[in-house]
Amino acid sequence: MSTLNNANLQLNNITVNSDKKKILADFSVTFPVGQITTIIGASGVGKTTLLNVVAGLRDFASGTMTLNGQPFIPKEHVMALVPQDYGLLPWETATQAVINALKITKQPINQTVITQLFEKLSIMDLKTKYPHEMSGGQQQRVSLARGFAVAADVLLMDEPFSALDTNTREQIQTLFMDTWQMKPGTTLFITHDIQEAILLGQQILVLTPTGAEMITHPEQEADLVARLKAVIGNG
Ligand SMILES: Nc1ncnc2c1ncn2[C@@H]1O[C@H](COP(=O)(O)OP(=O)(O)OP(=O)(O)O)[C@@H](O)[C@H]1O
Repeated sequence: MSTLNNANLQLNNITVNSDKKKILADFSVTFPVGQITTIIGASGVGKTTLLNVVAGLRDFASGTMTLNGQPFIPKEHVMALVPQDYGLLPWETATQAVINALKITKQPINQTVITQLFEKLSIMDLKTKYPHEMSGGQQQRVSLARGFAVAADVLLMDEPFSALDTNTREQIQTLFMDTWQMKPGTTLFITHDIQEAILLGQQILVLTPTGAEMITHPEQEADLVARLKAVIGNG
């Protein structure tokens, strides 16, 4: 993916329908390439659907996606997805999950780098374990190892730290920033945690049932926490 100044990934008038309703209606947003956008909004407002559209996992009824004005075709980019349900395959051990993700995305397989990542995520003891042998928090850390191992152009994270305790969460936020800085992919990061959205996002996309707002300089905005609390509470 290009890292030109002002490069952007745009969703233009996207509509996603389910059987019963419109999930996204005529939805447009611009994401800066090579930056982290955190996404916040009430439960059910369409955050995961938006991520799945960008991942190419969700069809849309109308609209377009463009990268610097050209059609954006998800499968042509190196993508990493850390889904809400962790997305581990029952037949893959933790090590196999990471190695297969690297193979699929045609990335180099460096055992030393993988081991360092497992150490930093405190999952060395899970290397040969299958998902059914892990707790939710352990599965989430394996999913993060898989996401971080791939030097992605587009990194999509759906409440990626939700199953972690506070201390572990803070450590892994730091690991995330360190990893991301080595390869600053275009990152969409859904969270319900307002402090996390402000801490990690270069901008914050606030989704509401009636639309969306991009907060481009979160650090400069007074009363932002109160405003975001109201959005999540009222959704
Ligand atoms: N495949 C589907 N079929 C029918 N309805 C769906 C489908 N996927 C999502 N929805 C509905 O679309 C709406 C948006 O769902 P989505 O998962 O995108 O919301 P969200 O903002 O990520 O929610 P949460 O914060 O609870 O994860 C919800 O009302 C959900 O029930």
